[in-house]
Amino acid sequence: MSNAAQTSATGLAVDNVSFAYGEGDTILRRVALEVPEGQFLTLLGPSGSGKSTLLRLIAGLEAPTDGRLAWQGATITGPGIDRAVVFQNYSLFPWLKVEDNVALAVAKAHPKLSRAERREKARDYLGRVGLADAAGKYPFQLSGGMQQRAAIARALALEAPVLLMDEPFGALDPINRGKLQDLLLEVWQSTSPRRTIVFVTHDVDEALYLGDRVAVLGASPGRVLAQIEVPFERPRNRARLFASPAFHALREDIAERLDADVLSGLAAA
Ligand SMILES: Nc1ncnc2c1ncn2[C@@H]1O[C@H](COP(=O)(O)OP(=O)(O)OP(=O)(O)O)[C@@H](O)[C@H]1O
Repeated sequence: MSNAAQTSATGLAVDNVSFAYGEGDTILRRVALEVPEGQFLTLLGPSGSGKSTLLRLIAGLEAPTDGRLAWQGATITGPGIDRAVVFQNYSLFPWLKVEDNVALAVAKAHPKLSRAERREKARDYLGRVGLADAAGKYPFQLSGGMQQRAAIARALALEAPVLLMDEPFGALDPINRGKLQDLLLEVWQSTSPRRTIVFVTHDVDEALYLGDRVAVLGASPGRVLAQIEVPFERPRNRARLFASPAFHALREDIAERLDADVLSGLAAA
């Protein structure tokens, strides 16, 4: 059977993907993942396990050395309007006001709207992330947390069915990080149909709190060590969840898998 025939026609498929930058070492080896439409997948792994690289492949910013990636059965051959990306470093245009940053994304999703209509929609999105009052400001006038809210508003405004997030909250303090995690869950849960999300993190708690499923990557080369269904009901209550024995058991299970991978890497070195 060919690779193409093995990938499911709906959702996101990463079909035995291997990857090296140029002539360099293998970064990812035979990574196979399927993300059904509407699922929230977290990609968890140590630094250097290739999480960002895998996200870049899904975004179409890199091409696999081997294997195939597909969305809704169609091979991913480059960036597309069906996939929006949020990076850690906020990625807003510094010379544009926050509102115009978002309006630009609105224009991509709705090219026929008038300027006034784009602005209105942009304000709607900013309102959803609690930034209605910051619409007229420039990115440099906002805190890191506010800039990341704006980046999320911009990604949402693209109305792409797939949202790819590369450690989007990694630079934030724990309180803002928690707030934005909740905001993301709220927006995702209230959008119909739900977006398909792939969220990169190296934080086990974040992976478990957010995800329907956690794909655990090991390093050297990056590969999938385990895929773990997260059984906790939604909406999730952070305090209750973090205090529950089931959460701790799952957390420990993942930490052990990651430790074992690091130890086997050291033994092999
Ligand atoms: N543009 C590039 N050219 C060559 N090698 C690269 C490039 N980008 C990343 N790498 C290498 O690929 C490997 C995986 O990097 P990647 O950023 O995907 O890992 P990661 O799991 O996201 O790490 P982190 O959690 O530290 O961000 C690393 O060894 C890195 O040095």
